[in-house]
Amino acid sequence: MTQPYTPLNPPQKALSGQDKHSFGYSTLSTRLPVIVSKIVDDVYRSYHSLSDSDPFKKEKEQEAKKIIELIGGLRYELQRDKPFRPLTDKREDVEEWNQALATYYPTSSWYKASWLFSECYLYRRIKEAFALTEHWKDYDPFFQQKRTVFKSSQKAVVSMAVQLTTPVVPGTKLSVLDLKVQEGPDSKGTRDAFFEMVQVSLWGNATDLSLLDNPDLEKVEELQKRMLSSSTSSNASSANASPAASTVHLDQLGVVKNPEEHASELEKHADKILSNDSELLWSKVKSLRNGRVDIILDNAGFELYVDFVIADYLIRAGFASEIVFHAKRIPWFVSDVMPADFQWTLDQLHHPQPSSSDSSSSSPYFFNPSDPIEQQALLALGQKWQSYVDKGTWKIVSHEFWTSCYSFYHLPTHPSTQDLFESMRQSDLWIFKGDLNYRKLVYDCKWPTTTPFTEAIGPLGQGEKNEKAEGVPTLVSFRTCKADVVVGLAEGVEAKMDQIEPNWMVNGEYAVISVSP
Ligand SMILES: O=P(O)(O)OC[C@H]1O[C@](O)(CO)[C@@H](O)[C@@H]1O
Repeated sequence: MTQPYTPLNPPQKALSGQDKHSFGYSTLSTRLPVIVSKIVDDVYRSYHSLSDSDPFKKEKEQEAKKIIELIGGLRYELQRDKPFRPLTDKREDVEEWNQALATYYPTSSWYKASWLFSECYLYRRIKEAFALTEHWKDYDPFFQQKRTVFKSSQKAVVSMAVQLTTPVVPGTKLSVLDLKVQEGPDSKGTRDAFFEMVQVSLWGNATDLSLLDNPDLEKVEELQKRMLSSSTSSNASSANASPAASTVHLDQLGVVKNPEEHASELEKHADKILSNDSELLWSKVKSLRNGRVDIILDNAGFELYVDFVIADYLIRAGFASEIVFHAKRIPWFVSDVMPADFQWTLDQLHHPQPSSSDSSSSSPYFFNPSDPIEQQALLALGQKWQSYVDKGTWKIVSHEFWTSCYSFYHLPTHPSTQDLFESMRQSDLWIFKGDLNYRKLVYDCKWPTTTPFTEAIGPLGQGEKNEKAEGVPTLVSFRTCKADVVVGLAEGVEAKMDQIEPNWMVNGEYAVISVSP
């Protein structure tokens, strides 16, 4: 079956910077130049901190200046809507990218092409500047930002670590989560924990760097309060733990205050989920036993941490025995996960820091909770999750397709995705995280908001006008809305939201949980 749609022939009108009222226009004209400027600043700081003892200091400085010149030139191109040009590095995806440019956009430019193409092309051009060097080719200009936001997430990270590992029943190793799932996949505890995990996974996407251009750490903490409430509210009411035991233990940690209050915190945000297919998702998940679940990742840092949390839940509940995490091969959309970020995040939980790092902290660890129980919870969680990786229960993979210009409509049929698609067909459930993945699922088009999700995802779903490609399993998108495209809404929701909050589609305050069975 050939794919009838192409970037020049999308299923609906493609979002584009040509529309001055679009989020694509403001992203291209305002937000991306800021992101580009921050990369220049980061490279400048990096090369100015090179040690004099570095034998390659001179070469690194020369190369850094070339990177800054190339990246600075991007800002100029964006601001003047200069024509696209072919990529000049030697990465394995360069032919594919230049083929797409020549086929779809031979005479186009940043504001004339689709927003999706232009924004993906921008990040690929950023990679080109580093790929053309010897000493900076694997450098991640976003790593410091990823690190900062993760560091500032300590409160929520520790709180969840305690729920997942701290024994709450004297004489046992059972944590609150263990207790909830110990009655088996069909139990109320397992079901309750599932719905909490879905909220945690969804709102973890809200603390995203690319929207928080200057990571406002108060905002990060405020956003994470949602997860804090969801994970603690379930604990206090956990079916099997003696409330006294769990509350006493967790209370000692100052984690569980008043479950009702935390629950209301969660309810406060439930109405921000504009389309919620959680029940439909549960009807699929609850039938899985020792299945395979693929998580197409989004952001590093705290969002990746909560991806680990839901992955751990799926294993402990017996729904999955294999989780395949899909990362990006190049720095992407500021904070997307690369394989190095995956391992780094695990390491921060339980590996002592190299002496050179954060000297301000007395603790040898990345996180430095005062309470030894909390420190122990982080160590135990890091060791547990590392053992999943060592045993092959958790696998981290990457493919060039995820950093291509293509919508996911092309996953089943594109020549260079056959290896990826053949592997993913073995999966029982695909979990897509975040806004960019959502945009690529729906071809980043201006669909009517009432279009069924299963229709808007083309060959990945079964709709009245579209046929699901052979081998595509159930899929779900956990997405906070950060782009002016959304589908699957009931009649009237768009009009109501336009009344309440004009920026509701793009401000990251609202979300959808969309399932294709
Ligand atoms: O990290 P996420 O959730 O994919 O968000 C990335 C999104 O942020 C933006 O850059 C603007 O907010 C979008 O263009 C992009 O889809």
